[in-house]
Amino acid sequence: MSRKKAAKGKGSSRSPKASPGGGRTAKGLAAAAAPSSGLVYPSRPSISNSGEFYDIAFKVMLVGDSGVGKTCLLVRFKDGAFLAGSFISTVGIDFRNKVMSIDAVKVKLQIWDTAGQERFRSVTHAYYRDANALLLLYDVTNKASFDNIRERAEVVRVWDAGTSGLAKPWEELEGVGGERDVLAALGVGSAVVVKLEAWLTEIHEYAQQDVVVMLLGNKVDSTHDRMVKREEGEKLAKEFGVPFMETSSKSGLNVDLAFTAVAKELKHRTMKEPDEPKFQLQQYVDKEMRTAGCCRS
Ligand SMILES: Nc1nc2c(ncn2[C@@H]2O[C@H](COP(=O)(O)OP(=O)(O)OP(=O)(O)O)[C@@H](O)[C@H]2O)c(=O)[nH]1
Repeated sequence: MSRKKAAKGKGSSRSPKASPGGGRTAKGLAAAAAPSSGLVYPSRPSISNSGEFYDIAFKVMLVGDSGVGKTCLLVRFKDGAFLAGSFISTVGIDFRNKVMSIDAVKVKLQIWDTAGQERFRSVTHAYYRDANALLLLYDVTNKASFDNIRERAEVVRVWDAGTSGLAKPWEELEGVGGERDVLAALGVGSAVVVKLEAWLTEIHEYAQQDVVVMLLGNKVDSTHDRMVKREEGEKLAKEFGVPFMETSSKSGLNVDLAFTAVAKELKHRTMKEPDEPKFQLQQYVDKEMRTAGCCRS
């Protein structure tokens, strides 16, 4: 990732993003087999690629619109750095590992960074079923990225279809991954209206029923550009019964906490003693944020 990211300043602002797992292309990724199993339970400590021992491992996926900050969140968590400069969009999907110590247990998180662009949705669908947790991001400075989270929300785009139906084949329509991703297409006068799936719809459709989902409102450092209030994020999360917090990959606010909370939830689910109370993720997050004042990094 670092090599391509370093080229960000020089390159085009919308060129494909580097792949931390080895610079694979979208084509290669689309052809690659989806992960075979979400959970790894070694009977004794295993060793990760980076040489670190771990006891249990989980798969976590970062999802949300293009540009909400998924890659930056992962880089902040993994390397403690912020990828400033022009925006390079992720191509396909890739992952990075991090081993954390949770209540004296070594937990490996394999974190999958997905592409937010519509044209890669069909690539990422195959990975949902093996995810143990999903961090669903929106950008607090981008209202559309928040609206696209919601079930039954519709992204509607209109193109001039000319006089003879579609102006271009589906695959060439900007931002659309082909006919498979299109829920409805209606000819309306000289225009075509396309409705795409919202993120929560995708999650319900492709992920396991017991997947841990956490909603994150990212870029809270951009206070002047904020378009989505904290209360709106909280309300949406409550409505769908998922935990919520606001983060900043730029300042680091709550980034470690988000991954730690998810790791704790997954570890508790896997290793809970029969008489041990259920781990309350939202309560844990709220308590940690209160303890740290407003600004935990
Ligand atoms: N101010 C601010 N900018 C951020 C933050 N996180 C990411 N950005 C910027 O937002 C842009 C997009 O960030 P990415 O992490 O590449 O977005 P992404 O969600 O991975 O995008 P796709 O790969 O297209 O899905 C970049 O220019 C980042 O520098 C943040 O917390 N605060």
